[in-house]
Amino acid sequence: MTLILDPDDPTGWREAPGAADRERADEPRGAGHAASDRLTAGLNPQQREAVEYRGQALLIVAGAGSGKTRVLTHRIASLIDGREAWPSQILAITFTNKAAAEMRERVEALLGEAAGGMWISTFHSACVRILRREAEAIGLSSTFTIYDSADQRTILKRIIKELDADTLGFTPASAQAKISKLKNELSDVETYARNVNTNDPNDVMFLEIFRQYTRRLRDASALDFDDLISETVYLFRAFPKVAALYQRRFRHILVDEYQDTNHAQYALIRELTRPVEPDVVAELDAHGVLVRGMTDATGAIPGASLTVVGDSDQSIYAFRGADIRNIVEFERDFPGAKVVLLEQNYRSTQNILSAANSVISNNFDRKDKKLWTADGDGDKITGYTGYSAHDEAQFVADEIEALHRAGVAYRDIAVFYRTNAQTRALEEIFVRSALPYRVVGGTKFYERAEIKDAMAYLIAVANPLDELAIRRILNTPKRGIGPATETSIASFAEQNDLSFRQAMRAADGLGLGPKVTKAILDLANLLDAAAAMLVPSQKGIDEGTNEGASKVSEVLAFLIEGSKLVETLRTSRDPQDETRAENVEELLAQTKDFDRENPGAGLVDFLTQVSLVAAADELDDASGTVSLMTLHTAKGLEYHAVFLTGLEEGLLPHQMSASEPGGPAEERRLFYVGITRARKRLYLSLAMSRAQFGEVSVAMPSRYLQEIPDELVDWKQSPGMANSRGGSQPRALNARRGFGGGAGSGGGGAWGTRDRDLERFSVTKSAAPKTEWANRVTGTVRDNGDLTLEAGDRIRHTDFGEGTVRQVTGEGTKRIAHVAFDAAGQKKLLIKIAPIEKL
Ligand SMILES: Nc1ncnc2c1ncn2[C@@H]1O[C@H](COP(=O)(O)OP(=O)(O)OP(=O)(O)O)[C@@H](O)[C@H]1O
Ligand SMILES: [Mg+2]
Repeated sequence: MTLILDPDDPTGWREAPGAADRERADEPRGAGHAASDRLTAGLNPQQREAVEYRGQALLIVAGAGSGKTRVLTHRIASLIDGREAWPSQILAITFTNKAAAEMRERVEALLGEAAGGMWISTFHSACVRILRREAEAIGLSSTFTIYDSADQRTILKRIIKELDADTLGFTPASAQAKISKLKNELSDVETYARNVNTNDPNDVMFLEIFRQYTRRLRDASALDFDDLISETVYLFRAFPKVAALYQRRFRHILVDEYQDTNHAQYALIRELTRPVEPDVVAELDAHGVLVRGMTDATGAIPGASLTVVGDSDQSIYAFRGADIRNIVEFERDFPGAKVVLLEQNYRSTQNILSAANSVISNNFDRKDKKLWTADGDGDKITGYTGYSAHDEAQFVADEIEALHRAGVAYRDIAVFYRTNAQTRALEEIFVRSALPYRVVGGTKFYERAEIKDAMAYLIAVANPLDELAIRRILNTPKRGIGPATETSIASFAEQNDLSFRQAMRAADGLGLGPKVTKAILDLANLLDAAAAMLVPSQKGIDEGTNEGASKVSEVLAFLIEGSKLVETLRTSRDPQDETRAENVEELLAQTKDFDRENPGAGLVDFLTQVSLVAAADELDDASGTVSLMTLHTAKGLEYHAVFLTGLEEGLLPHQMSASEPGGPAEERRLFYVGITRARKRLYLSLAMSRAQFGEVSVAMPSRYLQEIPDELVDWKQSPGMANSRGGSQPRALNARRGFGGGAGSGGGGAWGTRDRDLERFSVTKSAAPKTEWANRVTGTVRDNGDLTLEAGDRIRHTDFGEGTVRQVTGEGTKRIAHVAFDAAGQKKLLIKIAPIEKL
């Protein structure tokens, strides 16, 4: 085993530390100075207690906006400021890289100096760092590739095809989900094989898929996202001496958003907080690792102190294996743990908090806690019912403009939704209104095909074993290497126990045509030449630096040139290819930035950084734009004004979760997370009809809306929705008809159906229909009754003006008029509720 120690850990050097380092390392630490007043000023007593507590385990449970993240930040600063810990002895885990960067900034601001060597990162980043250093121990190349979800599916697709597993109903997505779930539970192929039901063909097939998948990743020296965590846990369990280096190093471990950790992450924390046993301490000592002054009376190095903060009401990642029990059972797992409760909220107005409280109180199985603020009620919440997604989006855009005119910066406004598909209407309207906005997440830059192509060139250079990367670019751009050739290279590799890349070099002997053979060899040569550019000079090798090696941008430029990647796109006839060429050039520009910002870093560092970019990392506070994002991405963030859109049954709760056990409760927590992001203004909106999967359908308001007390919300409707037949229909009738669909079905119409659903699926305590509430939202909803329309009829629409009906399709409440408007062009309208009248 090699002991590679941390260059940024002043106590960790094995060989000849600089004199200054040695001096610093010998200074006593852990003297237990009280945190300086400066760091606790402005904290409430419970927050201060949490910052100053110095025991082994500390759990901070508190509702949204009560200062949990703030306490973590102050705690880190106070440990360093009080000279109780070196920055390098801190490991803080956040949920996104953005949160990590923010926390580092705040700690350094509190300390008034840079605190190098501190590890503040996500679980995944921390594990990549550890694994790149220790890869050898588990037989992995330190240049291993990280496979994203799309890569996983590509591999699974191949495996499923080869095994004919689709006949048993396996899809890449289903296999991926199952593998991910197992890995999050730290169950590997062998464990699964031991428990498999050999009489069940499905189980047997899945085992084979899992086995092949594992083997292929291994052969390619690749890890998927879940592996990053589980492999680190295996590493620590199998190599106690490697684990000891990190257990010794990290004296204080702090975890934010603990409620969303899964079992593997929990196990990792357990490993990191174990004490180092005396025999291992002795071995470290023998290797020159500084242990003096760190051991207790028994000769062991005590386990690190652990602080976790979380809010079980904000647990929204059960679908990714997050285990709420981790927080509930913390006290059992860490006996003697101190628990601090924070109650006061510093983020939102009381009206917003009251709405959040009353929504979340409908979940069973939770500790009741009420958020409160000393800052007053604030404005009422604004509710809006639009007749279509576009109408809803227009409302959002208008309100944003109004806020902006009143002095609220665009960057302090966010629009949330449940699914990415909902951005379309919002974007259309925002573009039309010239509103500066930014979609966080969505189709990410690095997920574009052309970017993945360019990245595959880089990956193939960094990791010659990565078959997925090389096969992706084998014929991209087109060089006449078809699928049959690809297959013969693959089987040649298989038969001769070669990697795909080695097999390419033997192309001469495969009996292929001369042109194809040359194309294959040219590609192999191009990649080899690029790899040669990465070798440092002799001086660099001697000193263990990258000196003399080409920069990432130089290597990429060389590959783009040699492969004609951009050239081919530029000369293509597909108009989209011009944009694709620009995107690849944008990537090149990014590598230049990377080179400039990270002197001495290499290709693998760049690839790691790209792999770890999480959705929320694209947020840029200084950008002066409105942020659009999913509710999941919104976690931990706060904005002056927040718009929660698409609050309809089927979207929230999402139809996929409505029938899952615990689904509606988790969706409610998601709603709660959304509400509690708002500081001053909260807007709740929905659309009466929404086009989804190419079909327009009538929507029902989200069941969660009626859990908010009426007096907190001012409901407005679209002007186009007031019934044009001037209130001739009594409100009660409209209410009973609800949002369509249920009318005439007896037993209370739509609301009746809804409530039965509630009983069946959710853990809602009281599902009694709130007719009054229903009246408020649906009372003035336009209802055209059974307005008869047929082709040739002339109509007038509130927004689109006059037009001619071309066709009527659909039945009953779902009848759709296809109308050619004189000025506005072709539109499809849901006859029941569209703001139209027959002329
Ligand atoms: N004692 C305090 N005095 C003034 N402001 C505070 C105090 N504590 C927290 N805040 C502010 O309240 C807001 C919410 O704090 P923070 O983000 O730490 O809460 P949180 O509990 O982590 O929330 P979430 O559950 O959403 O992650 C922040 O703007 C923070 O600066
Ligand atoms: Mg927080």
